[in-house]
Amino acid sequence: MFGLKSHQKELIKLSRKCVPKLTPKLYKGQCGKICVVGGCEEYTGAPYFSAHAASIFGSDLVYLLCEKRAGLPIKGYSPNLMVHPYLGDSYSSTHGFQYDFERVTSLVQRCHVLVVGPGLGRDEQMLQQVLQLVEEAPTLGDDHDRCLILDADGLFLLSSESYTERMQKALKKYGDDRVVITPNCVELKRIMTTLEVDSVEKVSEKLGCITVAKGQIDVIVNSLGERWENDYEGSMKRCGGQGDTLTGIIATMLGFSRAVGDFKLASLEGDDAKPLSWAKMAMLSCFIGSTATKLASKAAYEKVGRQLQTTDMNNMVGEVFEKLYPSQPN
Ligand SMILES: NC(=O)C1=CN([C@@H]2O[C@H](COP(=O)(O)OP(=O)(O)OC[C@H]3O[C@@H](n4cnc5c(N)ncnc54)[C@H](OP(=O)(O)O)[C@@H]3O)[C@@H](O)[C@H]2O)[C@@H](O)CC1
Ligand SMILES: Nc1ncnc2c1ncn2[C@@H]1O[C@H](COP(=O)(O)OP(=O)(O)OP(=O)(O)O)[C@@H](O)[C@H]1O
Repeated sequence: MFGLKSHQKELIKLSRKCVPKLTPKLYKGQCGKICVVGGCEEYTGAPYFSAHAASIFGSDLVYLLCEKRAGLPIKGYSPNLMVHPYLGDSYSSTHGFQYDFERVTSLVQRCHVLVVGPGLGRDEQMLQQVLQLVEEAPTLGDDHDRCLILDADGLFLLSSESYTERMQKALKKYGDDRVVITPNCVELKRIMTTLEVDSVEKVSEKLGCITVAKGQIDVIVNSLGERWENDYEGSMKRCGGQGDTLTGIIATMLGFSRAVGDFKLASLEGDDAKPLSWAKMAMLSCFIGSTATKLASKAAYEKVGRQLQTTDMNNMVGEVFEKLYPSQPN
């Protein structure tokens, strides 16, 4: 399949234990409720790419929590997403916008997985609101195993001297390997400098998280130092937004893993399959996110060549899912 190596095929096979089986008994939301937190006046594409990829990789419900002025453009991209423009920046708050944290928390407490950062921007007020959300999310409602993915400006909160102490403390409130960070090579360097560590392993250990260090080879390391490398080739076109596709797919896979591991739905392997530990499911979720993103990039490049944009890649994400996990007959 797609020129994948045998160890990659083995991991894909194992990851079937993370994917819930579709049955007539399921109701909406059981196969993943995701909330993407990001989007400001300048960047509306990034959160859309993440939320859209999460949707078409198979999550049931995908919410998008963004700055007020980003709401309308993003709603215009897709009627499938539920766009909540409840965040405010310094511009909107001086132009009549009233920030209401309760509206934000009532949305977030319904969600199994959060993606924080794509297109958030660096406005001080937006960052403060999101930092408070990251701090409170693990204790909202009855769900104390909520997962968090940090990318882009969410990682800036981690590497910036002004916010890092509060962020590091906040991440400790999440369960082991319930937090995933997805830095590109520049973001990784900034994080290592701030944390005063010299390896991906030490970043993951210090934060109790999984780090997906992106590049030609994606390096995936969990809090115990287990390290997987994904050298599947993907495509060579480096348009902006591919990292957003990645966070969307990882979010769906973590949501699926929670459906099977935390909420005990049957997986594609059936009811009697021996369950996997959360640590293994979380690593597999990241590996599948990395593989599916690279596969979508490769498939889109083969179709459209150098004009490839993230929209082309996202258009392949549903097809990639079907190739990885062929559908049961209906
Ligand atoms: N369509 C949209 O709405 C999109 C919106 N997006 C959103 O934009 C926001 C800012 O994100 P960001 O990544 O541009 O910011 P930041 O981390 O400051 O990097 C800036 C500089 O770092 C460098 N650099 C980066 N990667 C590198 C690498 N691999 N290897 C080497 N160097 C590398 C490079 O520096 P240069 O080469 O230009 O000197 C680059 O210019 C954020 O909210 C994000 O979500 C994106 O998701 C795209 C799609
Ligand atoms: N040199 C490369 N060759 C092949 N794939 C790559 C290469 N660099 C990055 N990728 C892939 O592209 C995806 C996004 O990584 P990238 O480093 O572009 O993130 P990013 O800069 O955060 O993206 P974004 O533009 O969304 O902010 C990852 O899945 C990664 O595997």
